Amino acid sequence: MEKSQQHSILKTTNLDIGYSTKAKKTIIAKAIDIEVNQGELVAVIGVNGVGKSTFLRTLSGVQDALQGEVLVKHQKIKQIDSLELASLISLVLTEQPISKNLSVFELVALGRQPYTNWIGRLGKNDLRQIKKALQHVGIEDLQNKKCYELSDGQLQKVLIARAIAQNTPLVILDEPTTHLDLYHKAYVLKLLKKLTRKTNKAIVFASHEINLAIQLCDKIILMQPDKVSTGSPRKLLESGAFSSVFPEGLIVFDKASASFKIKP
Ligand SMILES: Nc1ncnc2c1ncn2[C@@H]1O[C@H](COP(=O)(O)OP(=O)(O)OP(=O)(O)O)[C@@H](O)[C@H]1O
Repeated sequence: MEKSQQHSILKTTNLDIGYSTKAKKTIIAKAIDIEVNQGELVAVIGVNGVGKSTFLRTLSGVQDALQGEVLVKHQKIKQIDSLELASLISLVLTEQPISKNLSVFELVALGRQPYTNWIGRLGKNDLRQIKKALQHVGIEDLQNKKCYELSDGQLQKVLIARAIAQNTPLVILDEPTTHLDLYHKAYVLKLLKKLTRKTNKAIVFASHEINLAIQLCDKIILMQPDKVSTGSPRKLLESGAFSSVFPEGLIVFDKASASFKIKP
């Protein structure tokens, strides 16, 4: 077995994503081939409406592919039952409805749902995993607070802790840094990076923080209306892929600093 095959957590082959009804099929992106390995931090970037959320929903099995395959640990996602899938992928979506009346501990404990018995009683191992998740994310001191008492940044950390408590090899997050200030955006993305290193999980997240993603990620999946490119930030930089992310005129990619700048 090749090295990359051994550690592959997520792979797509010739994947088309989009929406289909009886009347019509709308393809959002075509022929996507990506591979994510254990321990990698991967950003999905691209302009508004290009299809990042559609892609993440397809990767996590929430939405069916129009064509092609999503493979999780070499298994076709369509053939994995929902309970097993919940032990492979944890998903944090934007604007997810959550009960803010729950305490932080209770919300993080929901990550253990795939493993608890039918009355949802937490066993010793569940409690250990919850404690570990709170520690990893650095929010032990918040555990007795109600979620309505938290700032957006704190709530974001709690949702990440819930995903960690689910203890899956793959975590998928849709825009984990929305509503955060620059410091907290950097903090959350660095936290994700640290988690990949400490836990060897693969973390895939959609983001508009391109400059931060270039600095922090192992891999970037760059979605553009006519193609999806993937590779290390260095590889995409060298191929000039970033120069056509935005419409011409307002923002330019500065190769020297590897970041986007407003055109003078
Ligand atoms: N349920 C749906 N049915 C049909 N089309 C949809 C549906 N949801 C989204 N779309 C369309 O799919 C396209 C991609 O949307 P998506 O939300 O995946 O983009 P995005 O890159 O995540 O955008 P943003 O950065 O603004 O969050 C858009 O044209 C959108 O209008």
